[in-house]
Amino acid sequence: MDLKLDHVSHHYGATEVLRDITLDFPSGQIVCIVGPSGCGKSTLLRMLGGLEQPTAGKVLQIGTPPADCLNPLTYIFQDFALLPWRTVRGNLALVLEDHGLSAAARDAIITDVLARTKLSEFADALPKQLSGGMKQRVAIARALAVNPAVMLMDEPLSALDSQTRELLMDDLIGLWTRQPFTAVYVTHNLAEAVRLGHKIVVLSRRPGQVRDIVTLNTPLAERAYGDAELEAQQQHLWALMRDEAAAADAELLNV
Ligand SMILES: Nc1ncnc2c1ncn2[C@@H]1O[C@H](COP(=O)(O)OP(=O)(O)OP(=O)(O)O)[C@@H](O)[C@H]1O
Repeated sequence: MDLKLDHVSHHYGATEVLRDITLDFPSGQIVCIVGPSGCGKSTLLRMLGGLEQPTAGKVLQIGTPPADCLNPLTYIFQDFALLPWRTVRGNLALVLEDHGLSAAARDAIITDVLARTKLSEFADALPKQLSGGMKQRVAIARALAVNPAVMLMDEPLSALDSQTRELLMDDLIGLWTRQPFTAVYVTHNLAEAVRLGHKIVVLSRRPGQVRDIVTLNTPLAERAYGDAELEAQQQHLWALMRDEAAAADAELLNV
């Protein structure tokens, strides 16, 4: 299933947040959204997830979700959003309830996603026993468990230290390479965008408009840490964003 924004604009009261955004989110690709603080990235993600309706324009779902998809649009948040009193397995089981699956089918899904996210040994751990990186792997496993058509990822690595971020980027690349998934990935971090994005959408400061779309053709599995070409892409993105980011920062300070 593809997602599309068709001339989407949005206001909160008198504040114009997004202006005339037309974007395609093709199946099997990771599309990163970058842009200065407050330019409407999270708002755009909420629109894609159907949590908010745009003031103008349309959000389109084109095609059908995979046959065994339990939840077409699934979020992954910065703060993991795990239930602290449930084990890893219990957190995964939660999203499989109320879908009419047999216990054996639920167990099979949980076993599969635990293995894919290298969490099999931690099935009985509670969130408080896990590092931040592990918690986010549980959140990724929970999203994968429902076999979503599209994962909506809102700064999923930004609460983690830089080494853990690198490890999780490697994990995401491994997961995608073994079984491509579709994701919209909002981030402030240009290094993440060039490692993970097939396409990187650069938004202007608020009201967010599409400033540029950068397509990266290097396969994800070949994008190594410190790669010179990625570094150049990152600098190109920063050149596009620098002035807008500075202006957005100054604006926030004056609020
Ligand atoms: N529910 C809301 N009601 C009113 N204003 C809102 C609401 N949600 C967001 N805003 C405002 O809309 C603008 C865009 O917010 P949004 O969180 O989408 O931006 P962002 O690009 O994700 O920001 P950041 O990079 O800081 O996370 C901001 O000025 C924010 O204060």
